[in-house]
Amino acid sequence: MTAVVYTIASGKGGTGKTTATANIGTALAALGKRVVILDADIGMANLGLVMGLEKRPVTLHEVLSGTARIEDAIYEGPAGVMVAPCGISLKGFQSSNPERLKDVMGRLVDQFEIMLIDAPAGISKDAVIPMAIADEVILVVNPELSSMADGLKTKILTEMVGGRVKGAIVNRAGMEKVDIPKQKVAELLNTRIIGVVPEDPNVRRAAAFKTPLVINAPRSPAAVAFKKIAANLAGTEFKEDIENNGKKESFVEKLARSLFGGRK
Ligand SMILES: Nc1ncnc2c1ncn2[C@@H]1O[C@H](COP(=O)(O)OP(=O)(O)OP(=O)(O)O)[C@@H](O)[C@H]1O
Repeated sequence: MTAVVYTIASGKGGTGKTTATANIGTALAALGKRVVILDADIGMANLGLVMGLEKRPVTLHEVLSGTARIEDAIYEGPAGVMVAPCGISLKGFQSSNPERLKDVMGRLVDQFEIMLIDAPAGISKDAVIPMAIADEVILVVNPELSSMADGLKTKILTEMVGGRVKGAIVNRAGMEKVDIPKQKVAELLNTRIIGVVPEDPNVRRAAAFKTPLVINAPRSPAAVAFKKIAANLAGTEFKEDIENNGKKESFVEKLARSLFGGRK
């Protein structure tokens, strides 16, 4: 077994990289894949938080600063997804050497089928290394012009360092009438669109519950979009009815979900 390594990247911050990584990773694990997620956003880490794995004693910071082994920094998350979260201290960030990420990857590739790396935003060294070492980079963009410019810069940078862009996820779609349509995004970035994830208030609710959306509100529009992307990456067909045990959501269930999110 050799893991396929995907780095989830974006130009500017806040496009939804962490949300996408957490949900696609969890959905892939729910499909039976052996998945590991590395939170390589070593300066502004919050993947552990959205997956309910914050405040772990050993994190990627210790591994990248050479004081711990990666095996001791991996924890089991929802649906059996394995996660190496990152600490949030400035000291941890300062003592981390992002060049060690390649060794970390090397130690894990034989144990997993899929590795997802949540990369930092921007074009600093710690952002570029994950783009260079991945098999493929997945861009997360929002359907607006400034995000296109940042996404394009990230794509060019990836190619400059010898990486390969698989395509883009358009996240937070449908929020504005002036949204750039999917086909135009593909044209502007000259890449294929892996999936379109709508703006969905359930995303923030799930984050507040420290649970990935695909677990917290599995039938919400954004969760369905993330599950479709995961099925696509896993090379399987997305079958919503089977996932929902063949049951269609009733009006009352739909109403309860929109009022209370995935709360039980
Ligand atoms: N599809 C969506 N619908 C609604 N809100 C969303 C969606 N995707 C992400 N968000 C919200 O947008 C914010 C930024 O998302 P996220 O933290 O995933 O971005 P990021 O690209 O990882 O940011 P950073 O680069 O700062 O780490 C969060 O508050 C998240 O809940």
